[in-house]
Amino acid sequence: MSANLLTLSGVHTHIAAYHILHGVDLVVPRGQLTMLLGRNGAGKTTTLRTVMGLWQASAGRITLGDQDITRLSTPQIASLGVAYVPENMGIFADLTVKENMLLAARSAQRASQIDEARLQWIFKLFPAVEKFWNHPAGKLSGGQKQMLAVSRAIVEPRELLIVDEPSKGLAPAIINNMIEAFGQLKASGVTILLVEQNFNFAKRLGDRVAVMDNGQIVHAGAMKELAEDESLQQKLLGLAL
Ligand SMILES: Nc1ncnc2c1ncn2[C@@H]1O[C@H](COP(=O)(O)OP(=O)(O)OP(=O)(O)O)[C@@H](O)[C@H]1O
Repeated sequence: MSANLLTLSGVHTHIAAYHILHGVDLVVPRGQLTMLLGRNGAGKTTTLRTVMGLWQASAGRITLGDQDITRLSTPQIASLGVAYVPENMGIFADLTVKENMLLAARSAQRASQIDEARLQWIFKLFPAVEKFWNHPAGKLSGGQKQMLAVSRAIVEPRELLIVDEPSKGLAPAIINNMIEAFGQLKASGVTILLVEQNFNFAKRLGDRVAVMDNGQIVHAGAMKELAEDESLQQKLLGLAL
């Protein structure tokens, strides 16, 4: 079994006439949390969408474990145990929290068919999901919506969880809850890939980090190394010291 759950090798993606990814090389080690950082427009979301088969790679190779997934469809990739939470979270605002969870649990017709132990585990991770179970999802706060979105992604067992900007627009107290929940998810054995803009959030949670610029990975290594090197942060992320 390879140590890396997800590997991108020389991945190029074109969107219509635009060449967006220019040979992305990225590894996501099994059981770890990898942060994908980079300025706006660097290609982070395009990378996630290409992994999920929502954009087709025009060159290069993407593997999940030992399986080549480069040409698979999004449902096929999802069925291999990959969950993706897009930046807009993909929640149905007019449906209740419960209905949103049911739609995500493909095998369940009724709430009682969602695995009970798993549901209780999700309620512990994200108490708001239980508290607002019968409320319309559109009425939740931004942080609660993000928690619902991640809960939907993990309603069935997953090997790889991919989340685009989970901390976006969240208050510091909610960010702390998120950090706690992702830490517990990782402890349960899920491999996680997060896109982030918030370096303070990223450095508290990431084991590994990859930084993108202009459609390529320009740095990859241990998060600790980047967190302790302010001049490298300045160089890669343009962070104010
Ligand atoms: N549908 C599209 N059509 C044309 N260009 C696109 C499309 N989607 C993205 N792009 C372009 O691709 C580049 C990378 O975008 P992407 O969303 O992957 O960046 P990002 O690193 O996720 O940034 P952000 O944090 O702003 O979302 C940008 O220049 C963007 O304008």
